[in-house]
Amino acid sequence: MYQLREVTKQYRRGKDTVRALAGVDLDLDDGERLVVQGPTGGGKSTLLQLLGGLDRPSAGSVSLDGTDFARLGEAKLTRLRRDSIGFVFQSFNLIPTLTAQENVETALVPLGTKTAERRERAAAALASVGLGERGKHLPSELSGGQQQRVAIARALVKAPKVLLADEPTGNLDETTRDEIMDLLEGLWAEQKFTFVMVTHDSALARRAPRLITLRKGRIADEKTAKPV
Ligand SMILES: Nc1ncnc2c1ncn2[C@@H]1O[C@H](COP(=O)(O)OP(=O)(O)OP(=O)(O)O)[C@@H](O)[C@H]1O
Repeated sequence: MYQLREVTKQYRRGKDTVRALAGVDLDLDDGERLVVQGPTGGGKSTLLQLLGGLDRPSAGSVSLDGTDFARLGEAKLTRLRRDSIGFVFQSFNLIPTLTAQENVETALVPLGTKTAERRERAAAALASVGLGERGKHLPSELSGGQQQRVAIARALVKAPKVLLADEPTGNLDETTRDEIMDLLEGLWAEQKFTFVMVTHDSALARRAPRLITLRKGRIADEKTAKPV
């Protein structure tokens, strides 16, 4: 589980200091699904970066399963990220010169997975996002929704403990958005990773079992859906 205590993040911008997070406390159980919403500049992406160990807090602590990220050196934090955390971004971030299959395989290269197993697992991951027949296509030959599916397969092929998604449907039309959300929710229900998603979209926020609103770097509101 994640435990965040009094997490503060400040950035220097010229002579000024910007407080992106101003004392965030958050407990997140394994397998939970949390949506983070809030106005622009509220600190959503910063929170996601800290959860992913892409950045460190200025004060306070972020720990995953009792391991405080601050106690890990750069190499250990990189390893934790590589093994346990998958990322999906608004802009897909696929490598344009690699096929869908090769893009997914790139997530397994740093784990030292052998070539044959890499092929097999990447093909299975592509099939799980409905792109079993598209492995040989380049990103430019795929629609936006299909490209995001490849990115989701790449994030999940290593079976991470955590999936972090920053506006994953931000570049997609409404129908494709709903398809991608259905897919993500289905994969979450099946694979039981901890899932944190940032969104501006109130339609998506309404679907969340747990929702926090970040405003001026603080949790301004929190809602948990009642079990049906
Ligand atoms: N690398 C950085 N350097 C300086 N300031 C930063 C940096 N990253 C974020 N900030 C500032 O921190 C604040 C919070 O930014 P953050 O991106 O976390 O907000 P957000 O809620 O994700 O916004 P958006 O919805 O627009 O993506 C903003 O004022 C932003 O300008």
